[in-house]
Amino acid sequence: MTATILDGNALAKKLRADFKTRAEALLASHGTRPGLAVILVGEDAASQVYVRNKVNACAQAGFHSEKILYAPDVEPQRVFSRIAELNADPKIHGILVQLPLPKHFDSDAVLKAICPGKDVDGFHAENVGALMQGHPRFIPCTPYGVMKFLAEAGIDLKGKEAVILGRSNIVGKPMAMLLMQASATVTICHSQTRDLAFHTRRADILVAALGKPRFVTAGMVKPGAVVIDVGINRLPDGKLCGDVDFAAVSEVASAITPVPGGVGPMTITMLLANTLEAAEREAR
Ligand SMILES: Nc1nc(=O)c2c([nH]1)NC[C@@H]1CN(c3ccc(C(=O)N[C@@H](CCC(=O)O)C(=O)O)cc3)C=[N+]21
Repeated sequence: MTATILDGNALAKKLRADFKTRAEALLASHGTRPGLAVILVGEDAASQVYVRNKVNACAQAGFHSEKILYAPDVEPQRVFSRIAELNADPKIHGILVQLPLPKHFDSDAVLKAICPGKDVDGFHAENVGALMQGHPRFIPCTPYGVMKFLAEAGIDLKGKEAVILGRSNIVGKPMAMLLMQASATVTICHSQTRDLAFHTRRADILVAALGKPRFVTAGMVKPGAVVIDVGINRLPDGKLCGDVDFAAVSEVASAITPVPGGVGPMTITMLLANTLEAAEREAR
């Protein structure tokens, strides 16, 4: 079997064209342009690339955006007071603080400082709670992008075995909630899971979000499974690769996302979706 490749760039392009139309309509009807502020602390090269991609995506969709950069040793108080200004700024509908933050920051405290109505990452404790209670206000962008992929591919989740590798707050945990709400039977595996392959081989839907290059091999995948690769790993030669051994697993799976060009572009797309949604809510 050779798997269908789920093309994140193509789906992202289609959705972003729709967002651009909606943004133009909002501007015409209410004079509001969706606005995103992205805060980056430190000089990590990969983070700088992601932040630039987010700002460029905003420009292409006709959104306003602001990039706010701080040195790695910045006094946290300066970041908190900037967040307070952005919370009150009518041009800004979404605020994103790029993670991870330097060690002298309390990340939970920073995320909680963002007004929940502008928390387009969906990381504020209040929004995490709303997601768990089944009435999400902002769905975290990466799991949201995965759900869009599955919907676009016409994959029915009801009663399916979904296995997630990784239990992070930004991917694994919210991914589990969304798949459960879509009536899949969900298993979360992590670094202490015994006999990982036992679990992964049962999966109809396998989501890899553990951050280990090419960790998922063909022998760990049930023939015909749908494999979603959330990993973004940079190899010593500078190339990107996912958590899945793409070449081998695509011979076993029925559908698979590539890296690059899979979940990554969809993460940024759903950030635009949440920012647009925030702006539309305010106009209502
Ligand atoms: N508060 C916060 N929100 C985030 O959403 C967030 C974050 N912090 N910290 C870091 C991770 C990582 N992340 C990515 C987004 C897009 C690509 C992406 O577009 N990747 C391209 C390749 C880009 C490249 O060439 O490096 C692709 O997969 O095709 C990757 C990674 C968002 N994150």
